[in-house]
Amino acid sequence: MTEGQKIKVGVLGATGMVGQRFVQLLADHPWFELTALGASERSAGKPYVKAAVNWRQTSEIPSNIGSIMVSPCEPQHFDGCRLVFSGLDSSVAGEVETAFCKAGMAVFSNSRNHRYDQYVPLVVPTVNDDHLDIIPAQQKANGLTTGFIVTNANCSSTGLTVPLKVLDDAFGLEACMVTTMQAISGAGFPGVPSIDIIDNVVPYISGEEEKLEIEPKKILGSFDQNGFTDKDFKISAHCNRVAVSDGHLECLSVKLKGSPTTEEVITAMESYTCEAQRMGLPSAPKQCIVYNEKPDRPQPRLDRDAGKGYTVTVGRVRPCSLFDFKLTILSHNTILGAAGGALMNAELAKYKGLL
Ligand SMILES: NC(=O)C1=CN([C@@H]2O[C@H](COP(=O)(O)OP(=O)(O)OC[C@H]3O[C@@H](n4cnc5c(N)ncnc54)[C@H](OP(=O)(O)O)[C@@H]3O)[C@@H](O)[C@H]2O)C=CC1
Ligand SMILES: N[C@@H](CC(=O)OP(=O)(O)O)C(=O)O
Repeated sequence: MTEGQKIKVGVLGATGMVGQRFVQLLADHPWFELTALGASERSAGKPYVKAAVNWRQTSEIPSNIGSIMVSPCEPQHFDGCRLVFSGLDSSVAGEVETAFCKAGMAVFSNSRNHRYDQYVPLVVPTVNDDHLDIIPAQQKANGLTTGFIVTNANCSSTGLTVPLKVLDDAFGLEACMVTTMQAISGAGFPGVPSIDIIDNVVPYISGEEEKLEIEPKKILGSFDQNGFTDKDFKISAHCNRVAVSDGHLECLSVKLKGSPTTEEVITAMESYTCEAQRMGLPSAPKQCIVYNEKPDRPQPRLDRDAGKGYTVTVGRVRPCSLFDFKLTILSHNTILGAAGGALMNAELAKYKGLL
């Protein structure tokens, strides 16, 4: 696809932690051309390089993006965009995303606001791309022909559902107990005060445990033309904030319907593939899951960039004396768990002819 043929896209909430990741990932994308940026009135009217004062990525602001003027998040400022990615604060995301959808644009959102809407798919791109097939029913219900909304999951739910999908497909999932250790980038900027997080662990993230106990059931569930039906299994979550910059670590105990050996569980993880890989989409990782057999892995600093942030690292699969197996997983919260997940969802939508 040449520059002139690329699909024009915008980013809402472009100055935030997730928005910055969008900018970074879209700067040189083979299918999408970033042409419009939106944020609050604090940022609107400034070139991105001046508005993104809290740029916290390890690479510089891409030179082709820095001069784009930031606009208010209103559809008329995104003329020519076929789709927008949203990293908006949830206090405004719901209404703003609806307005862009009604204006005929496809919206790929990170925010929680529309995740549980009847016809809105909650998609982890390496798990349930088939849920995008509900989009025609969503458009019909809303009387729209081009506009639609796709959400991606909470960052901890995202990492969690990749191995849960493997376990459910191969052995049948009955129950999961999960304890998370979540990076500070998940709290946005400036996020958790340094005096709270240095030399400390905070055993509470508002609303997080509820999301982890709801979202995987929709993601692993089924759908028809009337909406989604949750997967029936039990899940219980403890969520903690830890002094890590990026990468959510999660310790799981799982109860299965079948009785596999440890080796069979590991083999199922290593051999799992998804549609995005089979279709060779630009952001698809070589492996959805990497199994690290070292006894002290995965670790956030060493494993978060696996597959450029799109691969989940699994380790420490072993028997559990309460449930069947214990394991530890690590995923990148602002790549697979946020901006990268939404980007791969848009690639899937394009591949499926929805854009
Ligand atoms: N961080 C993560 O790992 C994940 C985050 N999410 C979700 O993604 C969303 C963004 O998160 P994050 O980037 O961390 O948040 P930030 O607080 O870092 O960024 C929020 C963005 O929203 C914009 N904004 C705030 N108020 C308004 C307004 N009234 N009108 C227009 N724009 C506004 C801000 O613009 P300005 O700079 O001008 O104020 C900024 O661009 C949230 O809904 C979050 O829950 C989802 C999964 C993971
Ligand atoms: N609360 C998540 C990030 C987030 O914003 O989640 P959600 O998109 O579900 O609101 C974290 O801490 O690390």
